[in-house]
Amino acid sequence: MVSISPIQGVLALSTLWVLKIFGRNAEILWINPFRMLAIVSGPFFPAQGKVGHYYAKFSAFAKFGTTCLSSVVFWDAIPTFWISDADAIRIVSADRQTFTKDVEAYEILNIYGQNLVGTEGAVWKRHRAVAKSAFNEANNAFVWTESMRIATEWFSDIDNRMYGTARECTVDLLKDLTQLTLLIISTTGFGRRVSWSEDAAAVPPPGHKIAFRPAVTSAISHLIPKMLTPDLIYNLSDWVYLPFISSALKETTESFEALKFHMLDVISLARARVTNGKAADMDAALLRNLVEANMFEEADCGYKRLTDDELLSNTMTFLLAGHETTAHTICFAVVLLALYPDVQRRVYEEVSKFWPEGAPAPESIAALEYTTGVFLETLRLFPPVARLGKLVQANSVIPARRFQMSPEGRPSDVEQFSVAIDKGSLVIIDIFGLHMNPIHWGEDVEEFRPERFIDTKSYRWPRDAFFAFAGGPRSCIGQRFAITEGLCLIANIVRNYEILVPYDLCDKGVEEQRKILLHWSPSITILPTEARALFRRRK
Ligand code: HEM
Repeated sequence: MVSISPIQGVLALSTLWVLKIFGRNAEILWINPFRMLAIVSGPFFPAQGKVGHYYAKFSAFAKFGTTCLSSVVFWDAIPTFWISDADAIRIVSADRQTFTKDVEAYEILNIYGQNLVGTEGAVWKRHRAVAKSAFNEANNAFVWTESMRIATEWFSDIDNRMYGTARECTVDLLKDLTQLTLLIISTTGFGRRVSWSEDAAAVPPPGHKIAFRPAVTSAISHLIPKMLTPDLIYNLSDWVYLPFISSALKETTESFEALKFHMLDVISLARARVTNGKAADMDAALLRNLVEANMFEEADCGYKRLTDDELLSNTMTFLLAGHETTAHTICFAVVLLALYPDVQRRVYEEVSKFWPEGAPAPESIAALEYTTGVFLETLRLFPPVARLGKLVQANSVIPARRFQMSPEGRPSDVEQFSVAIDKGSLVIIDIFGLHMNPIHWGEDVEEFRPERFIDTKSYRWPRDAFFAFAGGPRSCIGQRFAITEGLCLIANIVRNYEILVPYDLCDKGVEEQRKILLHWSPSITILPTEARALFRRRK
């Protein structure tokens, strides 16, 4: 339960006052903008026009004419700096000692134990070292072939849903793509090779009450309630019936238990293979690495060891991190292709040129330059992870830019300056702010323009201004995995279907269609709420 101490309130106000007299534009934030509570309240708080507003993109930076804004968290009186400057973000993400991950915000992921995402320092280094070698070129090729296989099975399901002579149907993208990406990570990461139809049938295997996919989706949907409910209430509900609450808590506990039993099955199969000397037969390199790090003695694997809890926790974390982000990105990408037919035509031309027929080889990915631009541009406009919090461990200085903004959104008089940041502060890497920063991306920053990710003789796209996969030592370990999977699915979809705006939205203007179909809300990652499209079979 949150209670606000008057002393901390006075501290916050005085911090704010100090920030103001030093000329920084400052506002009070009532809750830590990076902790879970902020995600829950994201759609409503901070309000529009305030620093930290979830949908603000670059507008607060534009309003104050600087790429570094400051605020103060009322509770704890933490000075908080919001940055949307590529140079500052590069420095903050590269210096792992000075700017450490705000791990308290990730506690929710530590349900079964510590893991790669929710740790810092030496513990994080150990987890990363265990997983790292699994994300290699051979694994990318495996992701490619499995994505091909599963997409083909999905297409035959879509074809069965089609009606009319035009052979078309509206696809609920979030539902289907979540199932698809979950199948891909569970096969390639954990060796659970099931077909689309087997998975869709959702029949629990012997010894289980809930099938694997419903167990995962149910656990994800209960993550936030689990985080918000204090242990005391859980314990109390074991003894006393609490109307409404007891049944919801029971459901939450059951979904996490169900997922745990599925992952324990996966682990025990892998352990048996390692024991029988058949580890090399396992094509799921990630699971093999995790299990070996758990089974081998320290003498055999050095410091790269995992406890039982850490092993279980990492399987759950990779399962989550490895499918939600990619599913949401592909949802946005497919909707954008429906909304921008010219872009879709160029993707189709590129894909048809490089894959005239048959199943393309994983190396084809390099040839899909424009399709890659579509995927990255989607991530620029809809970064699944919108902000990252770093705690400042030593007094430091970061660069920022001042500028004038014209009413048309054109920055001018750009001038660099330095911002002193004290130990104990919080730095928020504002990924939306960075991706919408016209100093880095140009005036047409709001436009969907995949070619901005294609280098030419006179243009090199600004790598440091793209942070969808984070950067530095803590960048996304699954970046190549996600790009391989995303390109494979987008290219395959466009090759087989024409993607259109659903019929019920055809009488609306383009702006209205975009507003509806691209709507999202803050959740564990940015969640597309209305993503659907009409798929029409190509002749
Ligand atoms: C479009 C897809 C994806 C996006 C946009 C994305 C984005 C990110 C971002 C921004 C981070 C940094 C998070 C932080 O520091 O709190 C991250 C970390 C991570 N991602 Fe991804 N990710 C994607 C796909 C994947 C996939 C497919 C996997 C695994 C198969 C994965 C596994 C991880 C893991 C384990 C970390 C933690 C790495 C560490 O702290 O060392 N991600 N991802």
